[in-house]
Amino acid sequence: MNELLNSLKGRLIVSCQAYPGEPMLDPRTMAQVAQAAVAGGAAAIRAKGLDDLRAIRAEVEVPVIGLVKVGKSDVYITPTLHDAFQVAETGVDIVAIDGTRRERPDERTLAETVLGIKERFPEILVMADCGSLGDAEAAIEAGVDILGTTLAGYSGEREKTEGPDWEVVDQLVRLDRLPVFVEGRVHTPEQAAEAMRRGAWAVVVGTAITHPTSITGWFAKAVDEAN
Ligand SMILES: CC(=O)N[C@H](C=O)[C@@H](O)[C@H](O)[C@H](O)COP(=O)(O)O
Repeated sequence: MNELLNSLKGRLIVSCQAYPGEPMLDPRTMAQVAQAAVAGGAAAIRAKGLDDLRAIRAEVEVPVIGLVKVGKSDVYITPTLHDAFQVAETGVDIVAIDGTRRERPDERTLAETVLGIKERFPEILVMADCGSLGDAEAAIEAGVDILGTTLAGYSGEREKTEGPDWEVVDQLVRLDRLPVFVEGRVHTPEQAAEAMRRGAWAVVVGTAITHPTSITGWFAKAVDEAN
């Protein structure tokens, strides 16, 4: 097993992302958020955008999972081979790409995309952000290194569950082929622990740790409803 993957087994990964128009959308801010997450025990950081990735890479020692979110099509997480090259060039350890079976904007298949990345960056691992069991099976065939549940509930194939999509988690773990990173709507420490109990290799938490506007909204709603 790859040394980097070994270092992430049974660990928490924190996704640090701010979105267009938000006050925290700033590479220095995201690098500080990433440092704070590492201080709290994050074994790796997941982040998006080339500027954020470069800033985070310069400030943290732990592995970085990088992606870009681009375009207006349904396939927006590192959708093309060119996007993957750009992400890889920031110095990340793992490139996260759309791992669904949907048509990609550059019309390459997932397998062609993975092959292209591996040819140019043999040392880089590829995380497939999947939306379903079918996606995961295709991603394994395409030669990816990591299966993520990232797009379960976002790719049109499955309902968006309140918390993590445990059914997909169980299906991917049961395949017993590649490390499964449980990502998407893990909002509590209990859910993160549940992911590990269900056989996740690692668990990725974003919003619940690094998106103050969402977290504030959860509290504000609870307070309002108590009135
Ligand atoms: C669907 C999609 O575009 N997910 C993105 C992938 O990088 C991010 O917006 C999420 O924050 C990330 O997956 C972590 O999930 P959560 O924030 O729910 O913990």
